[in-house]
Amino acid sequence: MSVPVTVLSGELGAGKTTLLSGLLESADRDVAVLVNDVGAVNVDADLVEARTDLATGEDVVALENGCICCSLGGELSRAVIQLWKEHEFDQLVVEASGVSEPEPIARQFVRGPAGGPYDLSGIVTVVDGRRFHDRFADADSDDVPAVQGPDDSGTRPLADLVLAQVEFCDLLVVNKCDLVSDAERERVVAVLETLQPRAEVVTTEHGVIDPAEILGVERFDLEAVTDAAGWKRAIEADERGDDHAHGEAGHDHCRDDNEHHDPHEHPDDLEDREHHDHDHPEHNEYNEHHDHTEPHEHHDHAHPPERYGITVDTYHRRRPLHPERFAAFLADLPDGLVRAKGLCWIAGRDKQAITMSYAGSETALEVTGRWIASFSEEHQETYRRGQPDLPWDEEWGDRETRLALIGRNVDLDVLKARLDECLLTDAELDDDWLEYENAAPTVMGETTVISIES
Ligand SMILES: Nc1nc2c(ncn2[C@@H]2O[C@H](COP(=O)(O)OP(=O)(O)OP(=O)(O)O)[C@@H](O)[C@H]2O)c(=O)[nH]1
Repeated sequence: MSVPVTVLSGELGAGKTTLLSGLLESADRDVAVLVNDVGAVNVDADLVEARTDLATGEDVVALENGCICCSLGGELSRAVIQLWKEHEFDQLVVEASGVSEPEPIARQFVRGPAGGPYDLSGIVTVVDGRRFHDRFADADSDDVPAVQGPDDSGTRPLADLVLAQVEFCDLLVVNKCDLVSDAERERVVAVLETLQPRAEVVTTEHGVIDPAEILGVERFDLEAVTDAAGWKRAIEADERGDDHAHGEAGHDHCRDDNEHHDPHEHPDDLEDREHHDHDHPEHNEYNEHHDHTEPHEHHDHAHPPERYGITVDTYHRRRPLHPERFAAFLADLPDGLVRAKGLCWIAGRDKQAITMSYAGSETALEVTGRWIASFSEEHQETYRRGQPDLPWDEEWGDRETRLALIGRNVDLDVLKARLDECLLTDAELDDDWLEYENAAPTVMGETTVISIES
């Protein structure tokens, strides 16, 4: 029988190790632990190991070579398979480093070799309630704390990673609730429920939680969790609303690493959607098909009733954004914007489908694919046959800007009006806008980060 696995994710210092230590002491089964820390010293491993010496039967394995994401294909699988061969235990917990994406770890257990002996039962993300409140739930504060710690991608804003951890999980544990007031805690929960409507949310102090809450999570579903993010649901609802009855979030804007991509020369590029690269964690969103055979649980949540001033909206235009005006807009986003994410069509980047992702105080612009409309007609047909639901404009094809906006105490209509001012004017559309210079990235995976100017 497969051994159930729980992945514990969460930003640096959120309280993962504290929670895990308590869990090991009180669990009624033998729990093996795989700990991964970035850096030479596996502090957490030392701590957990010390604790587990006191308990019985638990094994701790520490990955020495940095981030799990970076050693996915090899070390993680090898370590957990070896663990399984050499020890007997009832459950595995993988504590991811604070700068890991949970998604590649999950995929390793679902589609990688570790999927043989193991069965991924759930992903638990621990949130530092105090920091999360000040960073994402407090639209009235000028003092937005930065996210601490190294970034394993080298370019990706850490706040974006923190929200990616929130958006890809089954259970959210809001820890450090001793450091927030009741009202602050409620706001944090409301924002989290908007960012991730699918996950259950529990609140803790010092990581004290009934082990059954963590180890008993048995609802992992790769497809459901991949589609769980509030921003993605909002975009999906928007697509269904305006273009067609059965739209999907995440159409194929073909992945392409060079300018001469040919779908016939690379027939497996559609399979490539399964590939994951931790530096470019979101590319699958626009490259995976979802058959949606399960009952949809998301639609009611795309536009939740306004609670604590939290609002969700979408912005959809089929007109390119002016690169300079758009960059200036991104450098001047309001405090109350919690999350903004989606695809952008930027003048001067005619081929590149660019994902914008805003969290904290920074926006990452990343090339995540190529507009199908930028291929030859023959190849366009090939791609479009594969996705008959793809929204398509007679003039512009699949080129569009479609963003989800999640804010607190912020007027999203004003924000959308400001975005409209970033669009090319009619006069500019008559101009040579294909050649507009800009700072947006050009090649697959390349990221440009724009920070809010204080
Ligand atoms: N006040 C307070 N402090 C906490 C709580 N939970 C954990 N801490 C403290 O927060 C610090 C970080 O906790 P850890 O459990 O090491 O956090 P972590 O997520 O494992 O951190 P990394 O290993 O750096 O990713 C420690 O000093 C803990 O004692 C809590 O609920 N309230």
